[in-house]
Amino acid sequence: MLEIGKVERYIHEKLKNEKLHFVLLDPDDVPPGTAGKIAEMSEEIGVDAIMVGGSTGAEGEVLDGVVKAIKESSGLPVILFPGSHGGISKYADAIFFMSLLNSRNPFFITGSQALGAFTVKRYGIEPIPMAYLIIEPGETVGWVGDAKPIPRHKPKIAAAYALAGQYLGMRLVYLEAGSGAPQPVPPEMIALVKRVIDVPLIVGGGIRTKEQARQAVEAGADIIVTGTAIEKAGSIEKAKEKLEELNSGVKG
Ligand SMILES: CC(C)=CCC/C(C)=C/CC/C(C)=C/CC/C(C)=C/COP(=O)(O)OP(=O)(O)O
Ligand SMILES: O=P(O)(O)OC[C@@H](O)CO
Ligand SMILES: [Mg+2]
Repeated sequence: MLEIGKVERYIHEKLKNEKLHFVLLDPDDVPPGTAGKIAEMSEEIGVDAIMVGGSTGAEGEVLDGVVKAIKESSGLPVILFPGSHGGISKYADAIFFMSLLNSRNPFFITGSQALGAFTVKRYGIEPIPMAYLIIEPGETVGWVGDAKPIPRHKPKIAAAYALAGQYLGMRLVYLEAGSGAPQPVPPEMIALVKRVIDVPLIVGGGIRTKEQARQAVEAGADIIVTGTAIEKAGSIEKAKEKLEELNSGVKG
């Protein structure tokens, strides 16, 4: 029988009391030592999980090294955020088993998932089915994932895809503006999607300030993902300040 896994239950339990903040680390940009330090600080500050992935180069030994370092230095759940079936590490707790619903290429909708399914089963990683939607501008992931990015001023299209994802059985919806996007997903779009779906809503891409994190949460996001702002902070001390700032925006 299908059972909801530990990480997904943890997410649902926490969401009863607060909004969540997940930090994304890209193994292509962050070496294991730094990833470990950021994970340790994240746990101290009250971040809820670490996501690991990237659209390019986040595979094999590089990926394993970063996941191991995070597991060794913090007790936070590590959730894979794969760019393809190559982005699977046996050291992770869970994987966002995501389908890029607005891709033009079936590889990103079901193909890569089929190629990765047995690996996830063999390693015993918890799969969390997720609808992944690329919103303009979409940045690298929009290009790599061959997306037809949803126009920023068309919240109804995002809501229709999100609801379709839920009806297909996906238990999370992720609105993605693209890592490093100049502007995050518009609050009007977050609000409409949230009104339509019943599963938790994740929002990421271009969230760099406390105000932007707060605005996304106030619009209806349940989980905020931040990556670039922390990765590009410049030093470990500055990364810590940024983590604190963004976390306080999420937690309110
Ligand atoms: C579930 C399995 C096995 C595969 C799913 C594969 C899918 C659908 C991927 C979606 C398309 C894609 C390329 C997603 C990447 C997601 C991601 C890790 C984004 C953040 O990475 P960036 O920070 O943009 O990466 P770069 O730093 O490489 O630009
Ligand atoms: O790197 P940033 O812009 O914070 O984006 C996080 C995440 O949504 C990217 O997939
Ligand atoms: Mg990146």
